[in-house]
Amino acid sequence: MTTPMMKQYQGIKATVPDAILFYRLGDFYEMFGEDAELAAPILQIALTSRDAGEGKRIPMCGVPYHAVETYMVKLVSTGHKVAICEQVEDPKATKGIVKREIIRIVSPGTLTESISERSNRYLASVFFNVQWGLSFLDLSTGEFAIFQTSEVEALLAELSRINPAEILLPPELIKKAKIWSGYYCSVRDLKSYESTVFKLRFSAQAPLLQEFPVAASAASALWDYLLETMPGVDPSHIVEIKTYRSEQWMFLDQWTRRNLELTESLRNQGKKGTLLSVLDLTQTALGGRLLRHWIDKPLLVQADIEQRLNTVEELTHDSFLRQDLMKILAKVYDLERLMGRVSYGTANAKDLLSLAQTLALLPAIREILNSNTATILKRKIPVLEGLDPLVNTLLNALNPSPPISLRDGNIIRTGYSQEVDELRSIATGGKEWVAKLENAERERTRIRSLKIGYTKVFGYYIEITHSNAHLVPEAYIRKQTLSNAERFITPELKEYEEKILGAEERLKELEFQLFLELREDVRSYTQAILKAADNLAEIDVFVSLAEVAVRKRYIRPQITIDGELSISEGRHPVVEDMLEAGVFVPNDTQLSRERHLAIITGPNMAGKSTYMRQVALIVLMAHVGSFVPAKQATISLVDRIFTRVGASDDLAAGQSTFMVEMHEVAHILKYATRKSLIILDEIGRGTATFDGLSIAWAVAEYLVQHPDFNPKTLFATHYHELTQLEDNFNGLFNLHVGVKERGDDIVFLHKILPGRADRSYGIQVARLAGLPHELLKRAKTLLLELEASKSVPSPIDSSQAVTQFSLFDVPQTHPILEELAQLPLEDMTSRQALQYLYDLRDRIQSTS
Ligand SMILES: Nc1ncnc2c1ncn2[C@@H]1O[C@H](COP(=O)(O)OP(=O)(O)OP(=O)(O)O)[C@@H](O)[C@H]1O
Repeated sequence: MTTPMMKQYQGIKATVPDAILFYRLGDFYEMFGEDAELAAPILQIALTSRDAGEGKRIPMCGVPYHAVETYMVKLVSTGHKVAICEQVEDPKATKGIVKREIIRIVSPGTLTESISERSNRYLASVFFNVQWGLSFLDLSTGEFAIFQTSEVEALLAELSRINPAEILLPPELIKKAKIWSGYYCSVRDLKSYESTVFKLRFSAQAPLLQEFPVAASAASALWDYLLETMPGVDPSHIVEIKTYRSEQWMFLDQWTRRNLELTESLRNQGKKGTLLSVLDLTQTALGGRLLRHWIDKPLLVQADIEQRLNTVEELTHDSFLRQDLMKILAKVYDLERLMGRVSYGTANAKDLLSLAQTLALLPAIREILNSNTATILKRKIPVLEGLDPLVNTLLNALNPSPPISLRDGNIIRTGYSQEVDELRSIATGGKEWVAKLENAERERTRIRSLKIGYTKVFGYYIEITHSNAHLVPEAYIRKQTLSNAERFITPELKEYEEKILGAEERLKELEFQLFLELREDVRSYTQAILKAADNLAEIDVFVSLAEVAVRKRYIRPQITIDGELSISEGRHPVVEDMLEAGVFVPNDTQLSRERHLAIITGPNMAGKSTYMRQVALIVLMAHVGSFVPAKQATISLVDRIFTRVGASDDLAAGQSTFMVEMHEVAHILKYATRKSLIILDEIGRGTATFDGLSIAWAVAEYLVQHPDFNPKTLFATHYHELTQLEDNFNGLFNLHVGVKERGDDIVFLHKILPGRADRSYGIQVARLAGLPHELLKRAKTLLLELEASKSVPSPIDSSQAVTQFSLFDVPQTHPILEELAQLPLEDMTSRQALQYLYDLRDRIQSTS
């Protein structure tokens, strides 16, 4: 490397110290120094070195320019930033060092390549000034939103919902590392939070931005970052900033979103086994993303919900309409992302063709909507109009199978431009002329192996083997000698070469220019295309919800505000799907303002969690505007759904299981209102028995004690003592899950029944799980001992193996004697008494 180039490299590198610099050198992007040492092992490419002047060598590695995307994505997805530095002058036309500039900085939040099409990739920005402000943007689709709140929990919930690939923070906030743990963060200068460029670009939205000043500051920094990472590009597909006000959508905290497995399953983090996977029959990526948004943000306003339900209902009545729409939607490309590429100037001819083919479907979609009885979707027709002229232009202009490269011609269709047609006929006609000349020269020279060829360096030539050298005409001018042949040119050939090559070059350039014009043309339709995209996405989601409702026999829920929650024969949408048809046992639910807390007991594995989640999911689906899996459902609107279910995996964040649980309970008690729905699964089990029981008891009491704080609550517990509360509080009642005993075994009925469970059957469930026989025997003994004495048994020591435990070691106080003394013989059938005797004999035999 010459010193001037090194100087240039260092100058550019200094402007992006936190990014790996891809420095364009001919056909390669080279990395030098620390960048090279960092990137080579990640990219699995060879680390070499290069002369850096003054006898020094510098580490180096490089990637070919045409494969840059793969390498860039690899580095960014491992948490690095990449700055792409291009040659911005033609090296042929420059003396000395070629001018180079950074044309793009790619970070996790600004990556638009290689991203999942059915979910969003967000760049977020957070600011704090009395309140929390959040702004986020999906660069590939142009979705740009702001959100402002006083609760840090609400901010965290929103972050967990959008799961940003990168968060921008001011210097003060980035220090609060605990809040942002798990996220990729970049620090921004304070002044970028007050960018005038941003204010000007979105001046039409000044009132909205004034209403949410903190969120607007966050958005300002985000915009500033965007412009810095894409110098010279104005992302024209980002047309408006939306706001997410909390009164419009149901707020779901991160635990509830996770526990209910709305869009991501707890186990494998994927979509399988989620509510989304059950409801998603969308045909387009646009619809797939919108459905995910709807599930993540259930509605709160009754009229909005009814409007969605009306549309779904109308579609459930017309299977032909659904089929027609699904068939045509399956051909729709991702308009939002295509417009994203148009806006950054990366869309190629294939992209414009996909766009045109998609927009060309609009008349047929309008026709389907128009000729059907469904009236609500008809309202979408006007927003799907007005794009036909653009479609015509594009389809007339573009070659139906264009190459990926924009510089190699073959993009523009014959008949679109007279100039293109003329140049093309010269270029191809010229080639024919060469063939003709070849024949003529063969005749003239009588050299049959004479051929005319072409190389980039030497241009056209006539090639004659050495054996025919004596036949070469005098007018031929020698150009090059090969091992077995000589190459010549003639003035005639040279003249034509210039004409043909000139035409080809001009043709390529002209096609490129025409393509750029077309792309600008498309850009001028941005608003209309994005509107059409929004509406196609909605149609897709409605059709999907209706199709699912019909296939899975869902019904329309009645929405009320009277506080009643009544579900008959409700089912869990996901569990039902995983079981064979007809196996899932439906269950009823009845909660009101007066009877609002159900204590649910029953053995492990009986179906308590399934039941409670099913109620939460049905209520949530109703708020989304979906039909629900039940025979009948009346659902009074709730303001929030809270869940406290099972052990969380926040252990990594340094909290014990019990701390996490208590933290979640505290959160629920703080934010729940009388309009909330709460699911509590086994509160207090993460600590010592009596502590846990006391906490669970106190929580249950707290939830029923205050007459104006009576949130609807389902409370599953293994502490049977809690069922006694039914006698003291009117708002509380017992439910249990039915099981049938068969000898020593139990059969789960999965049926929710009134009243309390009489036993917990823990040992029987453990037997089902395959614990060793000896161990089960010992557990049974301990259980009897415990039940009799209500105290903790003495631990077994190694000299006292299970089989050596003697019944008569402590005759006066032995639990079995006490047990016998209290045996309710009057209440037992003779069969039960006999069974008891058999059990007793077994126990005595095993201990003697
Ligand atoms: N209504 C139902 N119909 C059919 N099968 C069901 C039903 N409810 C639950 N099941 C089955 O029983 C299994 C266990 O259910 P679930 O996890 O809800 O039990 P649980 O009572 O909450 O147990 P634990 O107390 O151990 O958490 C489920 O995975 C499902 O396969």
